[in-house]
Amino acid sequence: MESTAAYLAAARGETPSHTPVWFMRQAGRSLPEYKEARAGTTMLEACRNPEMTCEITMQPVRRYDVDAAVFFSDIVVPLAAIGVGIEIKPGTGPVLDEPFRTEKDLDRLRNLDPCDVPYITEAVGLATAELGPKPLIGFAGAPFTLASYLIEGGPSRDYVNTKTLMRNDPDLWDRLLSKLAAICGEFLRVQTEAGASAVQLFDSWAGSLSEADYRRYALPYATQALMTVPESTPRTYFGVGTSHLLEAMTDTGASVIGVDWRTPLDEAAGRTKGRVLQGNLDPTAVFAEPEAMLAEADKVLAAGRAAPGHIFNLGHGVHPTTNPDQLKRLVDHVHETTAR
Ligand SMILES: Cc1c2[nH]c(c1CCC(=O)O)Cc1[nH]c(c(CCC(=O)O)c1C)Cc1[nH]c(c(CCC(=O)O)c1C)Cc1[nH]c(c(C)c1CCC(=O)O)C2
Repeated sequence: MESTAAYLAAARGETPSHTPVWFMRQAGRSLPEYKEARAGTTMLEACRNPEMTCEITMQPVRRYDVDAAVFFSDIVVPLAAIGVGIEIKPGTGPVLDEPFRTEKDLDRLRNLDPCDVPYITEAVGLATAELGPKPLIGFAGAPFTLASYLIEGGPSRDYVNTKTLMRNDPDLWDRLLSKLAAICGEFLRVQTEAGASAVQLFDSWAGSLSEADYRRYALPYATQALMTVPESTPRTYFGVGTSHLLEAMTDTGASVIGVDWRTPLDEAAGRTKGRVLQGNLDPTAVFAEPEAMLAEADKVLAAGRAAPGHIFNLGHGVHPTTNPDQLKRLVDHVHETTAR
């Protein structure tokens, strides 16, 4: 299958048969078949059910013919698996029973063992068998982004508690983030061992840090997590609002840098030391008329040519009210206009 090689070829900086395309948060959210599959099941229950996980992972591949599947799970699944009291509230996101704030809270984290997540190994196996040669992207939340949920106790606007802890007690911060890096690295490793052919590390909220703070408080731990995965496996590193961090993010050793919609890819290419780029259509562009949306996509494709490789994606996750027909149009358009 031609489209199969495309994602991995592009991620490795080789010449793909066409520009590969997939969407962050393509599994779940806007698809009616997802809502049907999930009915009556909580998010964490769905993540622990291998058959359901495999089905939801496959749904966008069937509907859109994207060049890669992304594993259906959540960034907090490994934390729940080691006993952190956490729930995923619909429309809100992860919420903790009790936020992390003190030294004593370190005891609530232990290393992740593959035995803690047998359902992940099983679901990855099921999905890769069904996908055949089409790649499966495994993922994890990066230590800073995970820490922000643990310390705030849920989603946050300004990360006041997180940033206060990191400045008041750098030693506790280092111990907490080191533990998270090990957990997140192991979560990635479990997925690649089970058959995922690439990984993406989501540092969604790292953009809230200045470059100096990012380099000190987030980068070392993201690097540690990414280094758990062998260099032969494409490793994408993504964050939102990270225009000012692109150079620093490259220092993690990631092979692909995910760029949000605020920074044109040709500009990003000049700041990412020859890395392959992923992105970056504004997720709201899919709400425009097809012609206007495709014109925006063409701008992304043109700017992407400045990078050594380009994987087409949105600049952040699929919005929950997205019309799936628009995503299908985008995939077809990218495939048709970039075929070599
Ligand atoms: C920050 C973050 C989270 N989770 C994730 C991130 C990083 C990506 C990003 O920046 O958007 C990553 C994630 N979450 C989910 C995936 C699955 C694969 C995919 O389709 O990309 C991935 C890659 C499923 C999910 N994760 C979640 C859902 C929705 C739950 C539901 O349908 O009930 C899905 C399909 C819940 C969740 N979990 C989280 C949030 C913010 C939410 C959304 C809350 C909501 O809008 O309902 C934490």
